[in-house]
Amino acid sequence: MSLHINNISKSFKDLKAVKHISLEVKENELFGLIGPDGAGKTTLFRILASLLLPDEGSANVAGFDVIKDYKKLRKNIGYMPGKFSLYQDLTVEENLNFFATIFDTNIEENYDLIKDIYIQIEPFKKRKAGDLSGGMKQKLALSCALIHKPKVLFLDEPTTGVDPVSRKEFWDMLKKLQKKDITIFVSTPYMDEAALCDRIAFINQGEILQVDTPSAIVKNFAKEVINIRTNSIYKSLQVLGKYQYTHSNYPFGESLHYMDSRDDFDPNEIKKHLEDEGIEDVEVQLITPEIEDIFMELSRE
Ligand SMILES: Nc1ncnc2c1ncn2[C@@H]1O[C@H](COP(=O)(O)OP(=O)(O)OP(=O)(O)O)[C@@H](O)[C@H]1O
Repeated sequence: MSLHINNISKSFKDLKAVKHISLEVKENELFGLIGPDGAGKTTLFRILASLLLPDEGSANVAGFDVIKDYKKLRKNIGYMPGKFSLYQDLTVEENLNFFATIFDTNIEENYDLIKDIYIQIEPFKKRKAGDLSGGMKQKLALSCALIHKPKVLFLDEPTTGVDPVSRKEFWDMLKKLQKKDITIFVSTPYMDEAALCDRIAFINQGEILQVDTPSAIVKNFAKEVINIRTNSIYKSLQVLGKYQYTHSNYPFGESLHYMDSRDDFDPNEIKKHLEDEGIEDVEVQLITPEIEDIFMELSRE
């Protein structure tokens, strides 16, 4: 195992940010921690990177205890915090050299590992980090987190605030890195990124709700999800909010998603009910649930 987390909890005064979390991450796995703002992702990352002490529990990363072996641990992990962590006044090249020096290495020694990523920002190597675009900053931060060839890479919300094209490129880079013998533990609030991970853990209000492969999570989800398109989403939400068989309903893109409280039901009944209430152009369709539907359902319990 590359990461072994056993019953970790952390409170800030009365607020329990992380509650009894236990998780295992295998070697060379691309593991995603998926949850909304305030779920406890950063707190867990900081504990695993030995930057914050847990109130209880233990964790071992790449064979090192996060408390007892923190010095060795830090040499063997890469950590890219959610907030931009580079020196804005240093150039791209200076930032990378700085991180290499801290870890007693140099850019040449591990260039192979960062080549594919660094090559994209190398033309701007004399530019100050503060003047880079969001996507470029992210590539520089990743290069800096990798420069000492860590065994485990922690990426805390690396794609938050990054445009969709750069987000896609970033995940492609992670897939390539994974093949170079690195375990990747990445967090994201974007549910669509869950499908790109080997396994995921849903986290909400400091608790892990479910851990599995994205496909198994979808396959094992017991409820049926109906996608509803109408010319009045808002009114439909209100009508279904009062409907006796509604289990849940919420806006989803330009449609709304509905789950019924019965085990067996005909989606056309929902269409008829909406039409009886004066809503026009109703289309209902049974769909494969999205990761977000499952997260919403698990968060209700
Ligand atoms: N140093 C701190 N002092 C007090 N409360 C904190 C501290 N750090 C985090 N919290 C609180 O702990 C909870 C979990 O925060 P955390 O940053 O771990 O969540 P997150 O999932 O990373 O979300 P975000 O994307 O908003 O950072 C939040 O309610 C946050 O306000």
